[in-house]
Amino acid sequence: MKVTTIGTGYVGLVTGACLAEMGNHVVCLDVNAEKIKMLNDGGIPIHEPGLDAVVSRNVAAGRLQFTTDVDAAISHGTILFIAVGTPPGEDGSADLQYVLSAARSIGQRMTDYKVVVDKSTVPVGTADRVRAAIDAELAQRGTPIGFSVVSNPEFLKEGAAIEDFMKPDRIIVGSDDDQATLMMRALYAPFTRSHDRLMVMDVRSAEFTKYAANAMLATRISFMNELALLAEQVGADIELVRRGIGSDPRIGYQFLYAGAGYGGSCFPKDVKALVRTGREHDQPLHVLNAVEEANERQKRVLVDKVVARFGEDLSGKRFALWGLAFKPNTDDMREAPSLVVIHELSKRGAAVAAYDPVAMSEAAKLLSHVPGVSFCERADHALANSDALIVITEWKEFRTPDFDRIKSELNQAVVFDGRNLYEPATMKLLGIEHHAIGRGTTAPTA
Ligand SMILES: NC(=O)C1=CN([C@@H]2O[C@H](COP(=O)(O)OP(=O)(O)OC[C@H]3O[C@@H](n4cnc5c(N)ncnc54)[C@H](O)[C@@H]3O)[C@@H](O)[C@H]2O)C=CC1
Ligand SMILES: O=C(O)[C@H]1O[C@H](OP(=O)(O)OP(=O)(O)OC[C@H]2O[C@@H](n3ccc(=O)[nH]c3=O)[C@H](O)[C@@H]2O)[C@H](O)[C@@H](O)[C@@H]1O
Repeated sequence: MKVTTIGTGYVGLVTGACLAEMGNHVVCLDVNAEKIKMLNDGGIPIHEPGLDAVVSRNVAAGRLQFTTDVDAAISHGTILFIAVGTPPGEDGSADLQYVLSAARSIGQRMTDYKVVVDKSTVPVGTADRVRAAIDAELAQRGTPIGFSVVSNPEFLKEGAAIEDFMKPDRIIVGSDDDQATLMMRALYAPFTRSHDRLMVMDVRSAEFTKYAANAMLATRISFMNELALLAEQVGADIELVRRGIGSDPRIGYQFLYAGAGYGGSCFPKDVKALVRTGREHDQPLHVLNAVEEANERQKRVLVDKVVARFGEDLSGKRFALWGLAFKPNTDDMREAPSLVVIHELSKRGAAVAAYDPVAMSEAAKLLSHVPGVSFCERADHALANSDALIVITEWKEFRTPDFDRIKSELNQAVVFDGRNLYEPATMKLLGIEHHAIGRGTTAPTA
């Protein structure tokens, strides 16, 4: 099939590359000429495991192209995916300007039947607005051409995007139109061969499903983060509690990790947008409001622990900080908890020596002006002359570090473990003071 993605970011690029991998002919369009040039020169603008190989294979096979040429891109695809950003507006609602501008572009140029697919995460009712925007352009041109608008929200996770797209738990298609539904079924058939994972529903339910999924996952995390705070007060260990409740299949183990708060381009913005939708319909979402509030507090928990240990005035202190990206296996810094921690430490006069395996150049764009912040080329280089180590992102290389080195290089053997990577009992034996999340503080054996 002939497919175009409008927007070549995380979602557009992964969608385009994976659809090309199944034999489709895909054109990825973006307004960002730098990004398209980089892709045409063989580069990949984001860090995403496995993406490089899929892109280069399909470019070489002539099935995947990148362009800024809007006319050519829109004329190419019978199926047009809108995969542009939907950032939060000032009031928390999803900003639809990029989605609607893509819709207008389609209406201004299409000359034959198109299936327009909303892949971006958009509030309920957006498909109607996309349809109206295209209709208005067609009316202005005086050219009646048939088209369908379908909602097909994306559920991939950054860092595992290719795997998630290739082996989806489910594919949601919101469609009120049989022809479009058949085309979407055919497009996704190679991804759902083992058993049918494609669910067709009405457009509004599909749009709502995306927000409901992210809101539920964010709720689990904030719930565990709040319980972690209480666990410390009552002397319980949140990791044991997690295993204890996760074993119940009604609860399950996933997304129950207490930590330094959730970040990324989606949970924070999608929770805000759903809260906003509730408000607009005079149907306040009390639980979700609390989820967001708890997360804002959680992003500061590591700072609270540092202040409790070293005092409010941190001038003259230096901290080694491991992990800048909002999660491992990505260089995405959007809403990363590390940003809050670094700003708060800097505000109190501390120096921060930061390291991340892949996100440092992205982080430098946001942090190089912050007083006291420096970046280190290796994790162990951050340790020397630091007063403590703060771990914020659970990259694999931080899981089994050289603890002797940590002890000998730090001024004091103190670790703030924002992702519960280390066992308190082991740290005690190693002689390292360990501040975990929901597991209390372990002082070294005397
Ligand atoms: N990043 C993720 O893991 C996921 C994101 N989503 C949703 O997918 C949507 C896209 O997110 P990302 O891919 O992360 O965004 P992104 O910011 O990485 O990419 C969006 C791209 O769209 C381009 N763009 C904007 N207006 C355009 C236009 N009129 N024509 C052509 N290109 C245009 C931008 O230049 C940018 O390259 C958002 O609604 C997001 O919530 C959904 C699931 C996962
Ligand atoms: O709509 C989206 O963009 C995507 O948002 C999330 O994916 P993503 O943001 O890439 O990453 P997650 O793995 O969900 O992690 C989000 C944040 O939650 C945190 N987290 C995750 C799990 C957990 O148990 N505890 C926890 O604190 C992570 O550290 C990270 O900061 C969803 O998992 C995807 O299904 C969805 O498609």
